[in-house]
Amino acid sequence: MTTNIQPRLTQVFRFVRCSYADGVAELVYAFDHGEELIERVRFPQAPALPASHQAAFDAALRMLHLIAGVSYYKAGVPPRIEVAGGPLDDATADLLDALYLHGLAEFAYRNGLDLRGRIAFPRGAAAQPAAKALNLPQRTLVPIGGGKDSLVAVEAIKSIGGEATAVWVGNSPLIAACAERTGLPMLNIQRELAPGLFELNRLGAWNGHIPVTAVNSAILAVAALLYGYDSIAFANERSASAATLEYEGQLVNHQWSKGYVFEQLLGDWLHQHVAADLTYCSLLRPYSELAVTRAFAKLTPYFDAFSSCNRNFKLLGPKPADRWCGQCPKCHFVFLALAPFLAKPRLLSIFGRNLLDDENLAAGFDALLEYQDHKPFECVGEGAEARAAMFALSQRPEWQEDALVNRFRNEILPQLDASELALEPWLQASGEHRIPARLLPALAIFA
Ligand SMILES: CC(=O)N[C@H]1[C@@H](OP(=O)(O)OP(=O)(O)OC[C@H]2O[C@@H](n3ccc(=O)[nH]c3=O)[C@H](O)[C@@H]2O)O[C@H](CO)[C@@H](O)[C@@H]1O[C@H](C)C(=O)N[C@@H](C)C(=O)N[C@@H](CCC(=O)O)C(=O)O
Ligand SMILES: Nc1ncnc2c1ncn2[C@@H]1O[C@H](COP(=O)(O)OP(=O)(O)OP(=O)(O)O)[C@@H](O)[C@H]1O
Repeated sequence: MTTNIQPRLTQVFRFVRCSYADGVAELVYAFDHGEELIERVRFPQAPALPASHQAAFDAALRMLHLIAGVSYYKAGVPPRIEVAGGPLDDATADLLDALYLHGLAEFAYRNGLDLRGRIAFPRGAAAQPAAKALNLPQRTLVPIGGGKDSLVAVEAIKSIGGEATAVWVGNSPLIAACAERTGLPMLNIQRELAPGLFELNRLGAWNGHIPVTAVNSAILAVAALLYGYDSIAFANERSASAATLEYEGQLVNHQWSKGYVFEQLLGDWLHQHVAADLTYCSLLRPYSELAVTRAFAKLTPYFDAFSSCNRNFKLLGPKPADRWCGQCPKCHFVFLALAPFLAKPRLLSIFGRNLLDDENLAAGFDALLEYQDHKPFECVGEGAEARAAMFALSQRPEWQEDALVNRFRNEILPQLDASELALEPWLQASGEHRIPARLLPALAIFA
């Protein structure tokens, strides 16, 4: 495929159309009057949609079109956005303005762009009457990401006998293996980005991080209506709401669409515009990363299958030879966050090496501790919880002689306030969440 435009010079980003037939959603975009960029999402063995669900489905599909556009919009960030079908109501435009601004904040920061005042979805349509309940079956889609968080969510729901399906987007064999290990029924949805995007990348498009959890969330909202589920339970922890850094008055959070603000925006929007009985929530929202790793440390059957290392999940290019590359911030953080809760030999057998005894990794761990650096642009816990984990290790004989723990004790610890280093406060739940009453007993897994 060839394309006839220079993405950075474009004036308009157009949401051209979206459609659904025979299990395939087509999401179509274009810059100016350039070639169409068509993303396809394939829902396997999708049953026929009951007529009573059609309006809800159309609303969810349109939202998926609008949200998934973020991958393409970022290639050019032109000054104008046009939406087929006319302007949006305020709630829809508010959600999208927020998602594109905050979900692309890391992209903007790293490219030296300022998107404030640039992103404005067309608005002005009258608000719709509130959506009715569709009597959706009481069962839950549990998205699987291949890492520890979603597996904790799965086991939490299994522990109360909740009816659930392990669902994932894309074709990662690692995620498929984790989903299989859960023993739950499985659903694998395929997503094909428009090939024209990679061509635009080659032509010098802007590129960078996008809020992919929002895209997966919108795909799963469509899936919930197609297959009949009343709830979608993500595994986004409390720590995901904390910003990575602040820059010229703007908070930049790599994990913005995993955060609580986005969860509230999309959850409310789905209630209002799609179905009053469709719940979108995160089962892990009350908990920090450390509370989640403590719960995961008991789930031994997953130890030889899971990986949190995002290098496994690239669409293009080679994957790491090992499930844990050992070099990236996710590998470093998960090693550190599991260490207080697992016997040391067990942890080393998961990673195949001792990352805390490798002086070459000092800078990587310093960034996690927010020592002489900011938190990495990755899905890692807060600096303060990384410091609490490192402090706990520095008090344990089996860890304290390892190179980076020893360095922490001698060099970093004397500069810290000891009263802020306890592990226990990180293990407490907060009250901020949207988990429905039916699933609340599942949180006993954190006891
Ligand atoms: C796997 C990964 O981390 N990919 C990021 C990486 O992409 P890269 O160029 O190295 O390779 P590919 O993943 O093969 O992607 C090729 C290009 O495709 C475009 N693209 C891909 C997926 C997509 O949904 N939209 C896209 O536009 C893009 O142009 C790629 O270059 O670096 C990219 C640039 O910084 C990132 O955009 C890729 O991140 C993926 C979207 C991704 O799935 N990342 C997740 C592992 C991730 O970051 N999850 C976050 C969730 C945060 C949130 O708010 O949702 C997390 O775990 O914290
Ligand atoms: N390919 C995917 N399909 C569906 N959901 C996904 C996918 N990748 C990630 N998710 C979901 O997005 C949320 C955030 O992903 P995240 O990577 O933090 O979780 P994880 O892989 O379970 O754990 P870890 O933090 O150890 O990587 C989780 O609910 C996860 O299940």
